[in-house]
Amino acid sequence: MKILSKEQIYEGDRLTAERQNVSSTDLMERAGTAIFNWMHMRMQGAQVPIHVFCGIGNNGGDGLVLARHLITHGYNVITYIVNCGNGRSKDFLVNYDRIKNVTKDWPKLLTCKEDFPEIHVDDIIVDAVFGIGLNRAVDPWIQELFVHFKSTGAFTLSIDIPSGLYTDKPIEPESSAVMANYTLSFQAPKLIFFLPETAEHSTQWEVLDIGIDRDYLMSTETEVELISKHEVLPFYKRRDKFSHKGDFGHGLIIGGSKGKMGAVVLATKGMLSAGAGLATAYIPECGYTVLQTAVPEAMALTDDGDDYIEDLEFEFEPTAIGIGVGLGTDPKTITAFEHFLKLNKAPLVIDADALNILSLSKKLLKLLPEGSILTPHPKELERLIGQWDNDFEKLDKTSEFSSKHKVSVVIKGANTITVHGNKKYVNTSGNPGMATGGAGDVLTGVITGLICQGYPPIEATLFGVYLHGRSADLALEDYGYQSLLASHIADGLGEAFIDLFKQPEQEQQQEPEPEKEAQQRRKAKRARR
Ligand SMILES: NC(=O)C1=CN([C@@H]2O[C@H](COP(=O)(O)OP(=O)(O)OC[C@H]3O[C@@H](n4cnc5c(N)ncnc54)[C@H](OP(=O)(O)O)[C@@H]3O)[C@@H](O)[C@H]2O)[C@@H](O)CC1
Ligand SMILES: Nc1ncnc2c1ncn2[C@@H]1O[C@H](COP(=O)(O)OP(=O)(O)O)[C@@H](O)[C@H]1O
Ligand SMILES: [K+]
Repeated sequence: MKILSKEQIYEGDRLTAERQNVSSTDLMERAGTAIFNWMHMRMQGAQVPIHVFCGIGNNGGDGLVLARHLITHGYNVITYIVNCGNGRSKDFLVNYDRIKNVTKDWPKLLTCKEDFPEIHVDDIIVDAVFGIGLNRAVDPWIQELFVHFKSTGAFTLSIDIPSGLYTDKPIEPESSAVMANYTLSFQAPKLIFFLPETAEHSTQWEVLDIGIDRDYLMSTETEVELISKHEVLPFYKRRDKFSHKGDFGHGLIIGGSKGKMGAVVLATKGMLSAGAGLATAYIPECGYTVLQTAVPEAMALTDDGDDYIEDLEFEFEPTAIGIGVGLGTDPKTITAFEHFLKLNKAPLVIDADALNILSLSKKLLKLLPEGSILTPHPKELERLIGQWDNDFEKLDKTSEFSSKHKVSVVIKGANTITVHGNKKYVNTSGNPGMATGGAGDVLTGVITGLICQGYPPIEATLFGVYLHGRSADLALEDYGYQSLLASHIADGLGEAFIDLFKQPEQEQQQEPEPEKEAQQRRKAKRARR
């Protein structure tokens, strides 16, 4: 799904009005009505007091449309105008007149703290104060209003975006914005729903379709895209009946040091579970027995170093290499890594200590093959690109780094974001159960395994990040957040592949046979447990 910028949203609105021959007032009517329908379906006429707070721009106009429909359907509505300035938008004024035609209780004007209404914890607050048009710091008394919303504990529904947040920059320090329980956003989600600093303002959100011109939405290139099943499914490569292991590449995981051999085990399992034809792990001598025992499907090559890698030489050409997990940063390992980079021709997935070595010795970045995938968690990213003041600066700096070094950067976290030059892909799968040691090692293996099978590196990355998170989501059913382990993510990857082809309930008969069979086997397995 595309995440449109503020400018693209305004352009979409303008073009829709033009192409569908409707006015901006009609579009506002659609927007307010869509919110009303959403609420009406859930509330079914319940007489809970609904406090609708409207600003004086078009977001406020949406609030007035909603309030009008709620009133005419017999709901218990109190409407307020948050008087945040003098200029009212044209469509706000149209709807201000319209609401006066359906009720004698005209909207109450709020101009200062003393005007704030009492709100009971069981009431509902609708926040239509500011939308995407916020253009300067919010006045202190309006900030206090937002704090008041929160202090009441009432369910807060934000229209389009929680008021006080910008779409494309951080809120001012010490400023406050609405903490919405639910946000109903028009046409496309906003990037801020996914960024660590702002996501808590809109933990739950939904997109409402207000009929923006389809051609415009299809043809518009956006900087940000949301990646879910719909986006990754087209990447999936089917297996030919006569295929053999040689068709799916020979992947190599390089890493491990004394006490950190599990990282290589996890990455190697991840690589095999993602479908690599053959897997080899290159490890220091002390890891030999561990590797051969823990992953019998993989081959092991040992370095001359006993406890950590010292030489990093091998005599075959891997299809793809995942490097860095559990590697350590001993000076001999660093020298071996540099030597390896000078000779290497294979596509690389670079993680953990390999990233730390690159941060220590930035000149090595020049040796990375074009299209390499770097998978830092935030701390590793900071070592690579330096500190940032806010999430937007973090993304800008990562984009700059990605373009400069011609690599893709996977910023791991709750909403993993893959940065590929100016493009940013926000992953939607995954859960806090993944905040457990080794989860990232599995991801390194999964992406490497997909590249082995011929997926172009950026597709392998988006697909891999999605499958990895999805596997963890499916594993929650058995393990819950606390007991989910990284190995469960590797073991559950098959379920994530199968899940790609699950249809909504009524269409299950159209499922491809192998996937359906596997599902039945799963069900039987569960029943046996
Ligand atoms: N476009 C469309 O056709 C559709 C748009 N839709 C809806 O419109 C919303 C965007 O509407 P919008 O552009 O009018 O901006 P909005 O968010 O209401 O705020 C701007 C107002 O607030 C003011 N203001 C800003 N900052 C301020 C501050 N810090 N402190 C005080 N005042 C401040 C600013 O004042 P000014 O800068 O003019 O002084 C202006 O009056 C969008 O989110 C969606 O809900 C839907 O109806 C679908 C169709
Ligand atoms: N709260 C969370 N929600 C979703 N995914 C998460 C969360 N926390 C961590 N993850 C995912 O788990 C993995 C953790 O990777 P990383 O920090 O490198 O762990 P490790 O170094 O132990 O392998 C990443 O893929 C990250 O996106
Ligand atoms: K709002």
